[in-house]
Amino acid sequence: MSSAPVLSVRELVCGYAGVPVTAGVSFAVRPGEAVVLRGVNGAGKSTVLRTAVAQQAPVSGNRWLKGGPVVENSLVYRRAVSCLFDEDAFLPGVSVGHHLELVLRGHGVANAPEVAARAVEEFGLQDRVEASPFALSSGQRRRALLAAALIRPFELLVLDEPEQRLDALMRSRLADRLVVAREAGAGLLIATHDASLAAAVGTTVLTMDSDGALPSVVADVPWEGQ
Ligand SMILES: Nc1ncnc2c1ncn2[C@@H]1O[C@H](COP(=O)(O)OP(=O)(O)OP(=O)(O)O)[C@@H](O)[C@H]1O
Repeated sequence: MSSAPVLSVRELVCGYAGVPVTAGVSFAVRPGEAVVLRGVNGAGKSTVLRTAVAQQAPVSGNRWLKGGPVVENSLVYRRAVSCLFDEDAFLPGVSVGHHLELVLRGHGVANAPEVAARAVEEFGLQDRVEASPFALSSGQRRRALLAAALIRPFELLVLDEPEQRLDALMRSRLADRLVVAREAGAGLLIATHDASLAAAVGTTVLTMDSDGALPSVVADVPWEGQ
């Protein structure tokens, strides 16, 4: 029997100020699965991701985190969900290395300095560890954000176009790292334009398709997230 989803959405209509930009979207992300959303610019991938994890209100429909409601500031959410969207999220006045350490300490990870140092190396930031994130190149900043999202504990990892601004080597390392996270039992929900990343990481690849109406995807979804 397959395990219960960590996240599921059913007939989720996503939009802005009550105006839909998608039709009803349904899918489930189970532990050890990577659901990849694909689709043309403007198809609604980012909107679906944000709505699924309660960073934006749905026009209608349902979403469940570990079988319960998705409440962004709840303890269960903060413990389970690691997200990276297309935005910078750094504390002002904190170096790259300390930012990673603080993320780890905030999530109760033992040996934060050692774990942060390993991530700095893995994400190729050794030369910039003492720098302010705001003094990095855009690709380096993206590496630091990905490192922060990946080193903290999570049951669900949500990434919006994680390949953005990364060079070829880093894209390949990222794909490897995502496979490791998936194989360790996390659920992954990723929007991407990178076909290689989708093929390497995805266990389910869904394409937002309009068919003349608003774009949507409908995949196997258990009722009430169970
Ligand atoms: N803040 C907003 N207010 C109103 N409409 C928006 C807003 N943000 C996005 N949209 C619209 O919602 C639709 C879906 O946008 P979204 O960013 O989700 O698409 P996407 O598939 O992620 O695109 P891309 O591949 O370009 O990142 C688009 O038509 C877009 O113009």
